[in-house]
Amino acid sequence: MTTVPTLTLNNGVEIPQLGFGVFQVPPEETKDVVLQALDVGYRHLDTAQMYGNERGVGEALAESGLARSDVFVTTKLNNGYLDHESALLAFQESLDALGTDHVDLFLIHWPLPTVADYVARWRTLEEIYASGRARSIGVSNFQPSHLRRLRAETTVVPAVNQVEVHPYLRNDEVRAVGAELGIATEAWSPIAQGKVLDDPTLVRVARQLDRTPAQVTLRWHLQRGDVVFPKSVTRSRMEENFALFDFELSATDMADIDGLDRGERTGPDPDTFDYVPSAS
Ligand SMILES: NC(=O)C1=CN([C@@H]2O[C@H](COP(=O)(O)OP(=O)(O)OC[C@H]3O[C@@H](n4cnc5c(N)ncnc54)[C@H](OP(=O)(O)O)[C@@H]3O)[C@@H](O)[C@H]2O)C=CC1
Ligand SMILES: O=C(O)C(=O)[C@@H](O)[C@H](O)C(=O)CO
Repeated sequence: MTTVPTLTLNNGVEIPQLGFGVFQVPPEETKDVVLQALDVGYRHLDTAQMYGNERGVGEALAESGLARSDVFVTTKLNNGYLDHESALLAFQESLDALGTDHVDLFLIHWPLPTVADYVARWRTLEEIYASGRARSIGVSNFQPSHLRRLRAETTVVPAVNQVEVHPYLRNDEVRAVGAELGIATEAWSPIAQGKVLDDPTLVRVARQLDRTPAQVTLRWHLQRGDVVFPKSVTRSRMEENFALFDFELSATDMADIDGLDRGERTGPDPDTFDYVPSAS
């Protein structure tokens, strides 16, 4: 059985460095997909209220027979819940959907700097953390200025910042500020939703190592020290993306992949993203 390394977050909580993401997994398929991921060996699941599939994640956890403490579960505060009371309510909705009395990590999904004050939402997460219902709290899509403002104005340092990172978007400035402040970086869309997989450099390195471009890309993330959770509904890809711990990239391979950065986002820009669900 593969042992996935863990990183120690700034509050001492251990997080498996490789997990499984469920963005765009249809709700009705989520239980089955997550059961397969758990069967492959993943013990870290990344979901969000925004994905609409927390219930399926919870059903898979219950049906898997695994102890709750064996699986690291992250979910995120949906964008519509901007004030204290509604954020507390949304968190409880997430716990209920997941069928658990706590999560391992709870994140502010987007800073929404043009919509509302993320510092106020962070104070609600601090309260949830103090209640013990989230073993750790963090942020997602926070830019360097957002991280610095939280550090200056609030008490708990976020355990993680989950941001878009892949070979076409190294996002090194936000990673560096995270490292300076003791905030681990989680890399979302780690293979850029498949867009990097035909890249000639990744194809060449993969051929040299007798691996796939996806494996080489995910290994690059791990060697940079970030947490990753690739998504796939395809069993063979779940297995491929989990087989990362019996090879290494050389310093030259790492530098060649670093060189692919072109500042290209696949997702929204956190400074301007202002999507708030209308139901809130
Ligand atoms: N905080 C945030 O704002 C965000 C967080 N996330 C998190 O990050 C996770 C991962 O990011 P995501 O956007 O899903 O994208 P990924 O970079 O993980 O790519 C997923 C896509 O790549 C395909 N794929 C997966 N593995 C392989 C492989 N080995 N070979 C070829 N194709 C492959 C999948 O297809 P198929 O499923 O058909 O096999 C799917 O289309 C999300 O699930 C979510 O948990 C993502 C976006 C934003
Ligand atoms: O996957 C996520 O976590 C997201 O936040 C995305 O859904 C993001 O909101 C997006 O892709 C919007 O187009």
